[in-house]
Formats: sequence, C-alpha cells, structure tokens
Amino acid sequence: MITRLRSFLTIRVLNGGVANSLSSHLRVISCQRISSMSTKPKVFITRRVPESGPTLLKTQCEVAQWNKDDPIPRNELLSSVKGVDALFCLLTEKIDGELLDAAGTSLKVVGTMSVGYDHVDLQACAERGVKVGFTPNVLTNAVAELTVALLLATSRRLKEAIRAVENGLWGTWKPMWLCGPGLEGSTVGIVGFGRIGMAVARCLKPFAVNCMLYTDFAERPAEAKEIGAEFRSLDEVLAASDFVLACVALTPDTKEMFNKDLFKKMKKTSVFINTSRGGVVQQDDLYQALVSGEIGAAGLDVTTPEPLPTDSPLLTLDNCVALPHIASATHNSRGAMSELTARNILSALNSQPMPSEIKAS
Ligand SMILES: O=CC(=O)O
Repeated sequence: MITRLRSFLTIRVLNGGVANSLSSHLRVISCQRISSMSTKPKVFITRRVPESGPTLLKTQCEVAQWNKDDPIPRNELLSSVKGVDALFCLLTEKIDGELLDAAGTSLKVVGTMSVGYDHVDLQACAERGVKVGFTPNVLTNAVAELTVALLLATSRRLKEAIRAVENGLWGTWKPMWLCGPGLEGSTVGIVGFGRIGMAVARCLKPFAVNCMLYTDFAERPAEAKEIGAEFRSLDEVLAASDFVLACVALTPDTKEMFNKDLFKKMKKTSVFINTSRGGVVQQDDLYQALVSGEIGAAGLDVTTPEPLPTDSPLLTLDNCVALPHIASATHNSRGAMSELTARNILSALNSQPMPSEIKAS
C-alpha cells in the first residue's frame, strides 16, 4: 500500500516540473508522509484539463495528474493508476482489463471526459464493479455548431478559397470560380438521430433546407416532429440527401459502416460530414469515393488514426477538409465536461447516483 502511495505521489510531484531539484526530493518525501496519513480517496487525472474538474475533485480527494497536453505513455499510465480510487480519463486512453487490473481493487469509478466511450471496455468495468461516467449534453451544442461549420467549410470550399488568397491565386472575381452546393433548398440526411444529430438538425433549420431526413435504429417521432425531420431507411437517406451527416456512436454495429457500398448509394454531388468517430468510416473507401467522383466532398473532424498522418492521401484532396477532432472545443463545453467528469467521480465515490453514468447493456 505504501509503495502504491509512493508511486502515486511521486508522479504528482514529478509532473509539477520540479523533479530534479533537491527541493523537489524534499517535497516528494514530505508529500508521502502527509499523504500516507491521508484517508482521502485518490484520483488520477490523465492529462492537463480545464481547472473546473481538478479544483472540484481537490475539495474531497487527493489528486495526481499527468499535467501535460500530450497523452501519458501507456506504461506510465499503468503504474500511475496503481491503488487509485478513481480515474479521470480522456478518449485517448484505452480503458481495458489490463488497465483496470493495474489499478487494482481500490478502483471504484472511471470518469471519461467525453461523450463517446468506445475507448472504455464497459464489460470489463462491470465485471470488476467499476462504475463509468461520461459527459453527454454539455457538449451537444458545441458539436452541432462545429458540424455545421465543417459542412459549410466543405460545401463552400473554404480550404481552397483560403489557400487561393494566401498563395496569390485570387486573380479577379470570377463567376465560375469556387462554386459549391448551398444548403438552401437542399436535402440533409442525418445518420444517427441522438442528442447530437437532433441538435445539428435544429442548427440547420434557419438555412432554408428543403427536407431534413434522418435514420436510426428506431424512429423518434416526437423529436422529429418538433424539428421537422422525416424518418427514412438508411438507403433512402443516402439516395436522397445532398448532405449526409454521420452522427452515430462508434459501436461494433457502426464500425466502418460508411464503406464503398454506402458511398455508391449516395449522390455523386453529395457532401459527407463526420463529427462522430473516425472508426465509423472505411477511410480507404472514402478516399476512393472522393477521387473517383462517387461523392462530391467530405468534411472530417475525426479520422483513423488520430492524428491523421500528414502523408495521408486524404490531405492531398481539394474536396476533403480535415479538422483535428475539435467538435467540442469551446471554452464553455470543455470546462463543463471537466466539471461533469469530476461530479461523476465524486458522486460514485460518495455512493450517490452519478449525474451521467454509462451502464453496460
Ligand atoms: O469526441 C469527443 C467526445 O466523445 O466527447
């Protein structure tokens, strides 16, 4: 136990950036002494995150943190979680049996600062009695907003336009130059009509879209009526839509669902937008669809892998806009995600209902 505490606290201080000085040694030792007396639950935070979460956690817990913008190496993570009561993680950390076992039986809760949880093995957590929290709702509008921004950037060819201005290719105003499809009078198809899909539909309403279609495992009649969206089969949505928006969660059922067969079913002019997870797209097929003119353009906030390597063929295409997974990146959303992650953790530690718990199905 003492060894566990020692490694926990050493990391805490090392990440404060004072590891090599004598004073840091003294600090490590004094922290260990104080903390070995501490009865507060221990939480490990896997990254530098907005302060709202860590500040809240520190009111009740002993907090150690990988206080950097780059992910913690897996080995470091495995040793850092030993003996913790709670783990505050991000979508970049794979939460599997190995990690849960490295944490040990003290681990009661994993709070991921994300709405997606495809990186968490829910079954492995359930088997070990570890609760899992996530952060729905607080990022919905930010993600919807970015989905619309990406749709517009892709359809209105902003990447080419910005490059043209910066590279002196502007020339003069030309009637035929950099035209693209507009939203007015268009048909928009939303694949996955959950919180985010619906919020995107609401955001698009003022753009004079002619027809809003959606598809999902089941109809959502009440919400669809309020938004003015119509349910269709996936094939019907693909065939009819000028814009196809991927708003599905990544699950075994949706993995690489956007493959060559689906791209073939879309209009040759269609604009495909993905702000969910890169894993829902078969990326080589997408590249072929874009190059061969099977579809018109693609806007991606998420890719496989992330970061997308700079030599990815997708980046050579004018009709593909890629962003670095920033859909929820507003100050407010990220702050709220951090705080909700902390609230999930504290509730679980206090045996209270968690504000947003994921249950294994
Ligand atoms: O992709 C971001 C999230 O899942 O929150």
